[in-house]
Amino acid sequence: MKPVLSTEEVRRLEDLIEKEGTSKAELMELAGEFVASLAEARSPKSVLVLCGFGNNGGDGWVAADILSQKGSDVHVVTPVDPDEIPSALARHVARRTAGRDVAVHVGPSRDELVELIEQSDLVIDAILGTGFHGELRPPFNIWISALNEIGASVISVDVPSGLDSETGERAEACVRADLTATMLAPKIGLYSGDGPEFAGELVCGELYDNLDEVIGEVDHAAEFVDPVDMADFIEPLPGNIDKYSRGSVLVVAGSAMYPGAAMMAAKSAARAGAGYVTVAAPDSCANLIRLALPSIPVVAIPSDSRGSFGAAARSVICEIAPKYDVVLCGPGMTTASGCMQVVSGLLESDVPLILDADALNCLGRGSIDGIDKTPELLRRNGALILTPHHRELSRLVAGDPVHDLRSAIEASQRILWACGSDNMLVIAKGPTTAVVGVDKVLIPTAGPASLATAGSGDVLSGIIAGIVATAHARSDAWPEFGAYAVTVHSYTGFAAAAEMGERSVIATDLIDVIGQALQLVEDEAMHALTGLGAAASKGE
Ligand SMILES: NC(=O)C1=CN([C@@H]2O[C@H](COP(=O)(O)OP(=O)(O)OC[C@H]3O[C@@H](n4cnc5c(N)ncnc54)[C@H](OP(=O)(O)O)[C@@H]3O)[C@@H](O)[C@H]2O)[C@@H](O)CC1
Ligand SMILES: Nc1ncnc2c1ncn2[C@@H]1O[C@H](COP(=O)(O)OP(=O)(O)O)[C@@H](O)[C@H]1O
Ligand SMILES: [K+]
Repeated sequence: MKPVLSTEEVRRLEDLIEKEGTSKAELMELAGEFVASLAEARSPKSVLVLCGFGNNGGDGWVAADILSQKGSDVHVVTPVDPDEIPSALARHVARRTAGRDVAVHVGPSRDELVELIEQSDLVIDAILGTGFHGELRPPFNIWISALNEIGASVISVDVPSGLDSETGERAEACVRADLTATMLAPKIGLYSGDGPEFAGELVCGELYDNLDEVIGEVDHAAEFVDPVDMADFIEPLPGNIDKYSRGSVLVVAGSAMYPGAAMMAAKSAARAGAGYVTVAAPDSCANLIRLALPSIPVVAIPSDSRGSFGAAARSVICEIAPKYDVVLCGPGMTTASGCMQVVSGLLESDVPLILDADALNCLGRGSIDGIDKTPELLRRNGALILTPHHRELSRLVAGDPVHDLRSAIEASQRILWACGSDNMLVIAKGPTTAVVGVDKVLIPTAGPASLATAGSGDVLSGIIAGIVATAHARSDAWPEFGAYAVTVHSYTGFAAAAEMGERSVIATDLIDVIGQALQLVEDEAMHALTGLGAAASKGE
């Protein structure tokens, strides 16, 4: 797993590295070298480097120097003369570079800049890095809009300029990079908000030899989880199991209005590996589900007048629930009063429980000031996984806004820390999904935007249920299994997009390729482990 850091954590890391004997000036040289090596790999004849006032600009000046020494035609654009650059480190490397074979353009007009961009094969964006804050000021807003308009090929240094490295929010103008060369460790903003879209391909320059040791001494905002990190959690199907010992799931879901959600969640759980999946659904839709899923038994529960779980549901469901390894409750259930009672009944039981969709809305309705203010509702002996998307998560914390990865992690942590239970997990879904535990945050590989389709969340909750049910002996590793499930879901998105076309994927397509996705993740994990590299997958 690779650490993902907040801006503050990066500063602490730099200070630690300095104490260990590598100065910030040396780090800047290494950062510039790293950027230059990435630029060189693209064999540009002419390179334009846009430098700002700070150390991000300093990295750019170093890269410019190296590239010109290696024979590229290098132009640097700077807002002020090298002697007037406020950052001492950046001023030093700017003066050095300007004295060499590099063309320096101080404060060009927009037209002059456009001409320079058009004449270059590659632009290095070293305007703003982790020090960017507030409103984007001239001339950088003009530079960035010119760069984006022309659609130049761009490598951004550390973060795309105009992107907040902490929140992933972008300024009115923000560089749209082809590749972002981030230093020491990726910044959390590269995964949040507009980060993934504007950063392009992300590569990390470790710069410092003993990074692995030193980075352990600072907190990590999150850890990025690759398929290779899943290797320990992927096991062959043993020959001596039966359908029950393989892992059993009870899916408590559906209503007259939304029978499909129950079907998709149950089928996904079975496809993800559970040996025995049962659906408990209101009798208003039980027969429909039986017809659609001949391999899955359906327990019909008395409905209310609208076809949702009725008053008798709680006792029937709580009686059968303990027979299963995992209960998944919520998809398509509605928030009728019978459903609210089912949710509270299941929470009172000890069975490992996943609450999704309407079960989360029931929770939200049951706590007036937010679930973090009424943590007793969630405290239980059995393990608990909540799988809210941003709007559901916002409802759980009394309407506080949740709009990106960072705010989703914060809201999840508020709930978890209020409950204080280490057997609880929030899988906060969004364009980038975070698996948040009391003491760790995992960021699995994100899927394509094709996953943004109705019912995709039902498929994910089914996959989670199927995967954790088969892993019942390893409940201490639920965060990792949660991350594995999210990765498999992401890969269903890649596989389905490759088959159906990016825009045409619907949720049932994802279910059909769960087996393929499991295999892709396994192949990638094993290839990386055995050093063969992972090229397969993702429809590439
Ligand atoms: N992490 C590491 O280990 C390493 C980090 N390194 C590099 O250092 C970078 C961080 O450098 P940094 O702290 O100097 O900040 P940076 O991003 O250059 O910006 C500060 C300048 O921008 C200005 N400015 C700010 N907001 C603005 C706005 N809205 N509109 C206009 N201007 C604005 C701000 O002016 P101020 O507002 O403060 O007056 C100040 O002059 C980091 O991203 C990485 O590339 C490597 O060298 C070595 C290893
Ligand atoms: N732009 C996107 N890129 C990648 N994944 C996405 C994107 N938008 C949504 N997703 C994923 O799709 C799923 C949608 O879940 P959810 O909102 O619960 O859907 P539904 O309620 O319709 O089933 C989540 O797993 C989420 O992470
Ligand atoms: K930058």
